[in-house]
Amino acid sequence: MGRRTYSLNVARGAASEMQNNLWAYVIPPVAAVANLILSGVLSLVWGAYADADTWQTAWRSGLILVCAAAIVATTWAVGRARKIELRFASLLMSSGSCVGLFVLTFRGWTRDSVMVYLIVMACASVLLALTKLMRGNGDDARTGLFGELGERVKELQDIGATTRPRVMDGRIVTDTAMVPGADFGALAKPEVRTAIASALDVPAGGVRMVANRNSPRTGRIEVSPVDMLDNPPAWPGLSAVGGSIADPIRLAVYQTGKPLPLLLPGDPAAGRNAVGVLILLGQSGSGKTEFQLFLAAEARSRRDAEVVYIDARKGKQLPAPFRNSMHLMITDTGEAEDYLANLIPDVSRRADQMGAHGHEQWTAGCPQCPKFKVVIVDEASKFIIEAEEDLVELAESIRSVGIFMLLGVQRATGDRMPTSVRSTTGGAICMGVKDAAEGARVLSEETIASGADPGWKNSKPGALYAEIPGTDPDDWSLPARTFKPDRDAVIGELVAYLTAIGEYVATADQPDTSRDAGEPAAPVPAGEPGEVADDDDDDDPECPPLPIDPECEPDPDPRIPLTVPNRRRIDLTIEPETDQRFTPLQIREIMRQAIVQHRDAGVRQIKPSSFAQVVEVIGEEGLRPPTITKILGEFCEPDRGPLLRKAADRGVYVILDDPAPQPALVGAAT
Ligand SMILES: Nc1ncnc2c1ncn2[C@@H]1O[C@H](COP(=O)(O)OP(=O)(O)OP(=O)(O)O)[C@@H](O)[C@H]1O
Repeated sequence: MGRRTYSLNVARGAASEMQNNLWAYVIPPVAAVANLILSGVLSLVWGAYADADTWQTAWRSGLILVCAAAIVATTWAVGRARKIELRFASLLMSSGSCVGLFVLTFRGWTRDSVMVYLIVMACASVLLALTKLMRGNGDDARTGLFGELGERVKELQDIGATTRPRVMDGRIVTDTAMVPGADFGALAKPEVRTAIASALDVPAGGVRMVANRNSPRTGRIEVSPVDMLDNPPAWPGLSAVGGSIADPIRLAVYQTGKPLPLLLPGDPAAGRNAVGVLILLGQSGSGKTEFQLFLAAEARSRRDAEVVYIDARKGKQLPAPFRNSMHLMITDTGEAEDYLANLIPDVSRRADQMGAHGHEQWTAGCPQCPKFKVVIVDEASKFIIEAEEDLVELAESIRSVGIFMLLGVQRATGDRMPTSVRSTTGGAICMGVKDAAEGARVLSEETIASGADPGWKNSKPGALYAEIPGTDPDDWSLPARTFKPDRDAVIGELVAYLTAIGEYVATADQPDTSRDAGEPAAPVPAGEPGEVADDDDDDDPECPPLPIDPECEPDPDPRIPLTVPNRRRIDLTIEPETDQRFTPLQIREIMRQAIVQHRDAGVRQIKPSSFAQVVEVIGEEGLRPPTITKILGEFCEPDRGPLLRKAADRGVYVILDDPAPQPALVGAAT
């Protein structure tokens, strides 16, 4: 069938060729005969029958040789625009004519020599005609690699060679070399990519020009026939529940269907830097919140990460189980500012802690390194402007101490994103913005030149370009899209995991939704609600269980309401204020003071019930029993300059004698 179609096409093309270019087939044989006649005339006047002396023969043959050489060279040169077969056939024809002219002129006509000449020229004429006819489309102009498209699009004419296309990750990839002197970058123009997309009938964003970084002449043309951006895949579940934060986080898929990995810590062995500060740019409705929520849930599901979510604008609108799952959820601007300011001393403390055991950067699996800290700041423009210097300092220093900070912004104009901040960030993700120029404020020049155009505005929420360590720079101009939003499933899976490990506490205003995910909630280990179950507690050689103080019995059931102990009250010098609301930071500071005062008063062990007076000051709404337990747990953490240590009995804490200087106070939301 294919062969038949081919021969029909050839016949149709040949007929059209003959109708349009009849002279092209008549001229070669006529010229061959004219050449024969010319050789006869020359042989009589100049050549074999002219009775010329040696000198005359020499200059005449020299002259004819020069003319012949000029004819052959001209034929080759003018054939440059023709297909190579036609060029060779014309060269054969003109060379045959010149040799025949020379031989017949100076050797004279014999029957054999004339016959040989006529046969050679007849063959050459037939070859020439066949070469033209076999082209089959009646057109002998040089069409180039891209055919008619190449004639319309100037830049395509400079393509010298392309390899056979191959399929890679759902893309069709062709290595391309320009003719010497031409620039591959010229192909990256939108009009060239659109012309190719139109010729191939694929989405306009599906054509990319990936320049070779080592040569301006070569690169890759990539065509994605199916645009995955139109149909983002369903969320496949948390990528590594209970794994390490060093495992890749799967948040999005490239247009080609390939997953886009997000690797937050660095890996010196792989030569990869930690991200440090990442800018997330996208206008309202571009899908930033969903991205941040997915990222926070992913990070929180890793055993060695501590997640802080700051959203002073609409954080309170986020689902309660999500807020309750975070290690620290900040929804108040002042508190967010305090937290960010406190992060700077936290950096040097973490550096000291890592340096003490010889680690130059945060190392996954190291029991002595603090947890990897993930800080997500939505609507960060305000903090960027007001705390520019702090942020620059953080961006320069947090990378190696195991802190990752995501700054979500809607605009990246100079007044909202100073160059000082932009130039210190470790990566950028650009979601839908007004146009490519806006995207160019966070994406690199090469990415934009290769065809990245994030001008989706909010028409394709979740679509993004990502320039992050650990991804192939050639993929930076490849669009990706986050999974279809499914908050219930994401939060449900996270809550189920946290419940299973005893780190999720459903409070009255934040009901336990772990069952919403369709899975039965795992049993919460017995103990204080909200207390992090730490199976290693009793095995830690540096923290052996302490003898039980018979005078200090643990609460029989820690969930029963707090009772005021029958002992002398410690004056906290804080007057109860009826309607004052305390921020989590203030609450922690008050509790710290209370512990210090207990210690000064000679008290060695405390329990949640020891804070009854603090509860009176703050109010039961602000300081429920699970919150007290959580805060006491924070004061025990070794990376926070511990103030307390858990005693062998649950719910009992030993006050340490000589606590380290007070670190940045971070912890759970109230
Ligand atoms: N990958 C995606 N596919 C389809 N819809 C998405 C995707 N990501 C987000 N959306 C939807 O887009 C809408 C806007 O998302 P989102 O609220 O995250 O945007 P935003 O950039 O945070 O906007 P704003 O700054 O106004 O809050 C939501 O309805 C969300 O469900």
